[in-house]
Amino acid sequence: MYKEPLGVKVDFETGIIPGAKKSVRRLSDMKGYFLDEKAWEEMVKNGDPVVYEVYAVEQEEKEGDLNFATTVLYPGKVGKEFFFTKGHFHAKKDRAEIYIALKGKGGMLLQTPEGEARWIPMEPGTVVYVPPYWAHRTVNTGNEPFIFLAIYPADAGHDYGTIAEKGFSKVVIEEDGEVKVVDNPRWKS
Ligand SMILES: O=P(O)(O)OC[C@H]1O[C@H](O)[C@H](O)[C@@H](O)[C@@H]1O
Ligand SMILES: [Fe+2]
Repeated sequence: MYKEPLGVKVDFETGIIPGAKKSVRRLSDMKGYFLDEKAWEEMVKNGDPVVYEVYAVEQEEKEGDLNFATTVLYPGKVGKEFFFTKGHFHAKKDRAEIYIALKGKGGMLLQTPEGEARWIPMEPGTVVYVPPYWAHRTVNTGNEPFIFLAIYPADAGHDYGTIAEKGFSKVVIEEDGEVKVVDNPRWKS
């Protein structure tokens, strides 16, 4: 009747959670996500790098319960665009989430269903509150792995469809040696 409490030690240097379920996203798993399709294709041919890894401790999809996961988002760019996670709305759209940055440098793009976007820079110690209804994607703007912990309702689920199709209304690029958050030229609302 009662579930067993759990304490695990998250390695803040590597993001590894012992006993967690690991998933790996390579660049080839992200077809259509980056603006520069030629650069994407070249990089997939030349080694298909790992973009990010997720270590998740997940419960049954029941209201009231919580999941947590670390993400190790590697440094890199496709063309001018920094490596990012796919990004998603929650399948149950009104579920919120908390992110805690542990290592490296990056940020989060958030977006409403109408396409209004926000950019929140993240460094170790930054806590980000993702409100209900906002899609969210993290971006590594540094040159070491960007590692963070996320805590989310067990019944939130992932809805990738809209973002996979349309992306975010903003993109995060490097231009003249600077990190810039600019309008996505391919965005159509
Ligand atoms: O699911 P993605 O958009 O690829 O992001 C990668 C992961 O980031 C965080 O760890 C979230 O808590 C996970 O729920 C998510 O799966
Ligand atoms: Fe989420």
